[in-house]
Amino acid sequence: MSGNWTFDDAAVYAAAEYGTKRIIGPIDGSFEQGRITLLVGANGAGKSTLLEMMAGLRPLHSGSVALGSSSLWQKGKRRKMRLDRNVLLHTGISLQHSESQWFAPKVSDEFRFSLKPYKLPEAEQEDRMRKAMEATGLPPQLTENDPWTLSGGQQRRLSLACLIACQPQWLLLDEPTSGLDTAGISQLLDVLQAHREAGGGAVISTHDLDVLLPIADEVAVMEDGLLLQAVPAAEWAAVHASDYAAPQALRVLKELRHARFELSQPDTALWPSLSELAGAIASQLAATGHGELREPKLMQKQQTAQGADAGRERQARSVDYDVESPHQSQEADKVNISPQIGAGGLASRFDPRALILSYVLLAAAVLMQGTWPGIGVAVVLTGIALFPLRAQIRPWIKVIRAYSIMIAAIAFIAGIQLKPLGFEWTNAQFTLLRFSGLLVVMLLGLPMLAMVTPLRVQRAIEQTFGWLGRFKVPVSSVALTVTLIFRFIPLLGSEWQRFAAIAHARGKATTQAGSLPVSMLFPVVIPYIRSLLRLAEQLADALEARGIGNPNGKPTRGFKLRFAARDALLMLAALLSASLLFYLNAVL
Ligand SMILES: Nc1ncnc2c1ncn2[C@@H]1O[C@H](COP(=O)(O)OP(=O)(O)OP(=O)(O)O)[C@@H](O)[C@H]1O
Repeated sequence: MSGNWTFDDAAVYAAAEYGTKRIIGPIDGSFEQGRITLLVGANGAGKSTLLEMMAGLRPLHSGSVALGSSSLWQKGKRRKMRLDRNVLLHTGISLQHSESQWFAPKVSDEFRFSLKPYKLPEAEQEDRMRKAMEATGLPPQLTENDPWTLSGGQQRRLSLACLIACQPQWLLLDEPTSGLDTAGISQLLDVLQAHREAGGGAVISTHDLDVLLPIADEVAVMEDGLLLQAVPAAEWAAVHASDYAAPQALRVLKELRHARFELSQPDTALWPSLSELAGAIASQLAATGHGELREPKLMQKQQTAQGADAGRERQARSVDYDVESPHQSQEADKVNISPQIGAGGLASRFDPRALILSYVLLAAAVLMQGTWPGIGVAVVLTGIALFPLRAQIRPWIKVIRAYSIMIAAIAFIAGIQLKPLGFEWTNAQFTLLRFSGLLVVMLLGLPMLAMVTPLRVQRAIEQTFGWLGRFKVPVSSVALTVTLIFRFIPLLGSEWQRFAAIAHARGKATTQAGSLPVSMLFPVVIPYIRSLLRLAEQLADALEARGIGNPNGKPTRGFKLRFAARDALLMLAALLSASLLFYLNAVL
């Protein structure tokens, strides 16, 4: 398979507090095979998301993406969208934090993990591993090492090595120079040039133009989630030579020319490397004597030159990058925005003590229900309470579905009678009732994860029980533990998603990015747990550094919780609901 990437109105959306929001798109255009395209733009412009979309890690909200004549997303069985395996096999992505992605106990196994989807003979795998390690400057003796024990830069190199061992037609690299030393950078450039010479293409998101612009063919700018038309690198450099983001050598060269410092054009390109520039300056000074470049003159010229440049650039930009403003597409975005209340907003509105007490009261009342009408009323009350928070429930739909199936299976097993063989509905019903109550309690608790922030819980504990400190009760330590647990719960999900995305990309899974095939679960679990342990350690260090958990230190406190009228109303509503449930339990 070979060909260009083409985008037709492609857009990626993500869940947001108020429904969904546009992350990138609509994107039209193409990336050409055999060329290196740099993706530049401000932080948050959408570069990483675009690369992830091309690798199938972000489902398309609308439009289409194709490599050559193959669409990235195809309709599979039961009309479910699946990724085209062939496209994935010809595409290799290195995510922004491509280090810390390891699944295997040894470096060599990491290569095997990446090469598995290609089903190559063992000898071919060995050969590719050796060549990739050589190309990225990794010593062969590292093959038996644990990847986690490599230095940050070595892990970066390993990530690139695993990628090029697969010999994909396209390389999608997110900030590939970060963390690399000078030797690593020059090896990266060699790898990219060899890849292009072999007919491959690359799209590289970067802020490091000093290093990458000299080898680029094109530059494509991302702005507010939109992809502006790619322009030849030379053209981009001519327009942006004075930008703060332009390579230093280019900026210096331009300033010197404005200062009328005659400098012969270095042979290589429009943008010399810093060493080429230094060489050219040195030879010019040697030829003309040292009196040509006088600082006051240079300063004066610079200022006038900058004014003129700014005008020229504005003009050039308006010609080159005349695209639809992101604001124009806001009308379309509104269609997806439903009036749901964001838990983020509510979190700062309610006192965590009111939330927790209300939850405990309702949970107790729900768990007491021993009849179906009682559970039914609990479901209705829960539905009313959760309706404004449905955006927070949506990411959990799959878990809820899986739990419901599990309940049905357990109830069925509970109903099976062996002697004589039959089915006892009363037993099944009792189990179903108990587990349904638990499901309702779980549903009630889900938005709490977002509504009760760890810092507010910690403040609640300290404010409510701080007086116990006088009796040597370790309130701060308890607060630290609870804060850690609360901070950790959302991390469990986000860290899992990160590992699942990496496994998905490296394993060339064709399912939607959120759902990892069962065969890939095992390799992900161990590194996931290891990563969580590391995160827990970092979190504890960070909290302790702020004085939390130290009974003698003064923790940093930014706010004080106040019990307001709305908290009282919340508790009143919970009390009335719980009373109704208690009453039903008594009379039914
Ligand atoms: N799953 C998500 N949910 C909500 N917002 C998201 C999600 N993914 C990305 N975003 C937002 O989309 C925007 C684009 O993010 P992206 O990482 O693609 O930017 P970037 O151009 O790569 O930035 P940088 O140069 O800092 O790496 C950011 O504002 C980010 O917060």
